[in-house]
Amino acid sequence: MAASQSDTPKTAPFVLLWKQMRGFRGKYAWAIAALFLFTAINYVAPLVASATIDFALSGKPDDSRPITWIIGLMGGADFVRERLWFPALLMVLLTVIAGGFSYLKGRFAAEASDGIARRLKDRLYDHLQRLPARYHDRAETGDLIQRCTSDVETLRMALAAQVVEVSNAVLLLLTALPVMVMLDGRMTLVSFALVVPIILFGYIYIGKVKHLFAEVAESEGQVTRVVQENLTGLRVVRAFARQDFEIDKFAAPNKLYRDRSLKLLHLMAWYWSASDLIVVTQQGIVLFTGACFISQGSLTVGTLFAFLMFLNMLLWPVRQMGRTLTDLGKSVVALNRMGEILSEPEESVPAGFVRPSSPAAGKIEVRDLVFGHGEENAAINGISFTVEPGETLAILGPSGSGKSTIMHLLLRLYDHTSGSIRFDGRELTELDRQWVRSQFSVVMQEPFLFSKTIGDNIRLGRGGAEAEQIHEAALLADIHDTIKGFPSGYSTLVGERGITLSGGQRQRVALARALLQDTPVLMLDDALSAVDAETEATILEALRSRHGRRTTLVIAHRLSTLAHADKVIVLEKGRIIQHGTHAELAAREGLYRRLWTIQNALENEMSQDTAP
Ligand SMILES: Nc1ncnc2c1ncn2[C@@H]1O[C@H](COP(=O)(O)OP(=O)(O)OP(=O)(O)O)[C@@H](O)[C@H]1O
Repeated sequence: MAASQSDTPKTAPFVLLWKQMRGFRGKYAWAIAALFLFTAINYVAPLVASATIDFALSGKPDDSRPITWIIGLMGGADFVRERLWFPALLMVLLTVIAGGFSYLKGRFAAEASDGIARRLKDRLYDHLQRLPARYHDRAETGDLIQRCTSDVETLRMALAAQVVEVSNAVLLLLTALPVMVMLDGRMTLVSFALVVPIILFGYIYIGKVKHLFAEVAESEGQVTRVVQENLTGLRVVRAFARQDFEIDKFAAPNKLYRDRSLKLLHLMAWYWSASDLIVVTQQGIVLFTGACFISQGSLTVGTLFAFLMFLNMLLWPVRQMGRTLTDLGKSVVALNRMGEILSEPEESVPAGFVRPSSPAAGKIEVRDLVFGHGEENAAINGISFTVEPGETLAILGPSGSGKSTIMHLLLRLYDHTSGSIRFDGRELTELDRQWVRSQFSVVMQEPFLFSKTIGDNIRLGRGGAEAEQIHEAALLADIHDTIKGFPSGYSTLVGERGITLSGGQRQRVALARALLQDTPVLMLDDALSAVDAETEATILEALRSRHGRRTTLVIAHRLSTLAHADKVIVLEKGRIIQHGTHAELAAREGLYRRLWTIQNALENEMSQDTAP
């Protein structure tokens, strides 16, 4: 299920954006101020040109106020007529100053948008860390990556350009209008003749393409998802010779993405050409009407020139409206997608939860525990057991019987439906979740190592651990000699940028990490399944030396791993069907004895086969 299909109410996109803009709104204010000054200077330039044409060149001055005001400021008509270089120099100077303000606008806007994008990425990443395991079970990694990277980028680009552009358009319109009216009321009306139709046209366009933005973003997410899944499972794909199938599987979402993008691009191209046509028509109307007025003697060449320059400035944002609407449309979609993640509730923190100041003793009492991942099929169905501090509990059972689920419930990755789990005498749900987790060290069924050095991977168990402590943990996990055998020892990089460890080596590094953590409870979820029997025996021997000091929960299919546990429980379909010590269970009829007999027979057979 995609992360987008959540039932959680979403944060309205602009509310989310407004909140994220906190601390950057000042920068936007500066950017808009710089833009305002840039615009103001750009008004003066046409007026300088117009005044020069009318007073100094054509000799038919317009007595409208802005023009006479400007010519007065330039030292009067005679002064300008004798020194034509002066208005030219003034226009160059004004352009240079305007360039400076334009730079400042760009800089402030970029600083603000980059800051907001960074904050959003941090927030999304932070929030994803705090979402419950249930959310991550149904969310698709590729889709989440897309939301945290390219959606944020879409928004950043829009924020860098469009917030300021839109403010600019509004400012231009509000300030140009009075100046234009003062110059010539009739020409002002003519200049705005097509602005209303073009805005209407833009409105209709955005209505048509809005859903396409969401579709394009969704198909981009699908493409990312397929690539991510394929790269993660590359070995499986190769091993099953499924490359052709995977290539075909990729082709469909890739084609869909291309088709949708093309559809959007066609619409955009159509819009832009049509709006360009309207803009050019508008310029033609102004030029034609202006020429008529000039021939009637009711307009000067200078004023027409000023109007054409104003029109150019005003029509620029109108021409850009397509782009602005496109960017804003995409941003709203991106904001909605981010909002969906941010609206997901984090792992609950009960009011008045307890966070003990000392480490736990490690007593675990489970009573009538029930839990299911969905409505039907309880994964755990009325389980009860007790593990005293320092004891080792072994959990055995067929695949899917609920063994890992017990560990997940103890870690509070999920909350149980009914029954109780008491940890050191307190209800687990009353305890601070982070504290509970800090009392457990876990080796998961499929241990994950980060793309760091082996030493750093082990150190993850305890931040400030010294080299000796790391070596000690690695010795216990019987991986020290192997690590020493690598050319860079503990500094060997693991993963994509370094060496690939074998399954058994990975399990042992993960075990060293858990042992270094040295918490009151150690949980091993089939943690030695990829380790050979001899190495396993060495590790178990080392772990036995800790017996009595730390509570240990072991899940394993190999009974030799479980034989030394203080207690064994056997699960089937979420229920305990047998419990006791190894000796008791091996002597009693049931699943445990059947498995014990089969495994013993296999071992005997193998030892006979390999005997000289
Ligand atoms: N995240 C999940 N969402 C839905 N169902 C799940 C999830 N995790 C486990 N299950 C289901 O819960 C049941 C118990 O799973 P669990 O992983 O606890 O089994 P297990 O005994 O550890 O199996 P194995 O020995 O194969 O690891 C199974 O039916 C499994 O399909």
